[in-house]
This record gives sequence, structure tokens and C-alpha cells, in this order.
Amino acid sequence: MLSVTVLIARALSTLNNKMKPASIRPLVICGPSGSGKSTLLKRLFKEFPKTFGFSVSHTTRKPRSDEEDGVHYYFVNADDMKEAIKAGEFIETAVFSGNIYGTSKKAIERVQQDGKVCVLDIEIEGVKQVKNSHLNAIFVFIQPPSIEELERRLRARKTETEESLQKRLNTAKQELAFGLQPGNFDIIIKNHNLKQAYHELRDFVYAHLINQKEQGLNVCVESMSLDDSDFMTNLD
Ligand SMILES: Nc1ncnc2c1ncn2[C@@H]1O[C@H](COP(=O)(O)OP(=O)(O)OP(=O)(O)O)[C@@H](O)[C@H]1O
Repeated sequence: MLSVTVLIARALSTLNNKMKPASIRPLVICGPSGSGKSTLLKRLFKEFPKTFGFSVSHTTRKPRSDEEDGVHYYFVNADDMKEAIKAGEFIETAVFSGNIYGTSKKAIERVQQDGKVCVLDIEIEGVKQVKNSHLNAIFVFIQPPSIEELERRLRARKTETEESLQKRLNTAKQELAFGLQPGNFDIIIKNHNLKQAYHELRDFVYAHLINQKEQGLNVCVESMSLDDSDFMTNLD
């Protein structure tokens, strides 16, 4: 049996949550490597220079001479980071060359408190965790026209070894299966033609920004007018 005090506390907490002003919703962008996420985001940041921000990640690696704590990364020791991960403070973590990296929920909240839309360019596991969190994000999946075209773009980008390319293509198949499943994302944007894909992304995001503004959130929707010829510069 729950005591009256517990019931009252719960009711008050629910009321309190309802009265709290909502936070600016983070924007999650996900899609296979090579699907065009960075290209599309770069343009979005350029068109809305004051609207978006990236969160600062944590890492257990040592800072380099030009790196500042809280700016480039939050530099932490491995024990503290493992504790925080156990306590559920991280949205996603990964290990590279023996160091742990991760995005904390707090780092996302800092971007929101700054009045910006926090953009999360993350993989499927991260998406699942954001879905299970209180972050109330907007989820966008970028779909490549086909696996063959994805391979062609990744080869043309010249950033991968044969081994890492094959790994990315294998992962892409699993990502597509998750991404295309109805209900997993708010919108699926097929990046066949960059200009069209960008306009679809831009219009979708803009509608969400306006909607949040109408709800009283102080989100900046000021935009720069960009030349469409810009689209070609990314594809050279
Ligand atoms: N619609 C398009 N048509 C042709 N090429 C494209 C298109 N969109 C993106 N590209 C090119 O495909 C390559 C991969 O794009 P991009 O680097 O943006 O992918 P990504 O999803 O951010 O990849 P990663 O997850 O590996 O960072 C780039 O060289 C980019 O210029």
C-alpha cells in the first residue's frame, strides 16, 4: 500500500513536470556512413548560424596542448567515466585506441540552456538510448539511394581503407533495416539529390523550430540566404 505522502509527492512531481517550461528539442540525425549527414548538417548550420550547436563530448584520453577542458572535450579519468556510465549519465559511449569517449545527457542540456538546438549525429545504439531518455528529441534518418551508391560515394570521398569501407557497408545494411522500420524516425529523407534532400530536411526542421517558438521557447530562426550553387562545393 502506498502512503498518502507518497501519493501526494507523486502528484506534485507530475504537476511540477507539467509546469516546467519545455526544453528546446535536440535534433538527432542518423544514417549509414556516407549517406550524407555531415554534408546536410554543414549546410543547415550555414543557413541557420545561430540556431544549432554540438554538445561537448567526454573523453578519458589526455588533452593535447591546444585543447581546453570543456571546449574541445571534458577530460575525465577512466574510473569517473565508468562510474558515470554505470549511473546512466551517458547517451552513448565508444572506445577508440583504449580511450573511452561519450556524450553525456548533461552536455546536451548545456546546449539547450544556451538556447540552441543540440544536434546529435549518432548511430543506432545512441538513437535507442535517446529514445529512452527524457530528451524529447526529433529523429531524422538519412537514407542513401542504394548500397551500391553508398559504396560509390564512400570510395569517392577517399577517407576509407578497403577494410573500413567493407565494415561501413555491412553496418549500413543493419542501419537501413532499423532506419526504415516505421515509427523509429520522425522523418526518413532519401538523399538521392543533395539539393532536394537538403530542402526536405530544412523544411522539416524549420517547421519544428516555428512550432517550438510558438510554444514560447526562445529558439532562433534567423537564416542566411544561401546560393544553391553552394551545393556543388561539397561534391567536388
Ligand atoms: N546527394 C548526393 N549526391 C552525391 N554525393 C553526395 C550526396 N550527398 C552526399 N554526397 C557525398 O557523399 C560523401 C559522403 O557524405 P558525408 O560525408 O556527408 O556522409 P556522412 O553520412 O556524414 O558519413 P560519416 O557518417 O562517415 O561521417 C561525401 O563525399 C559527400 O560529398
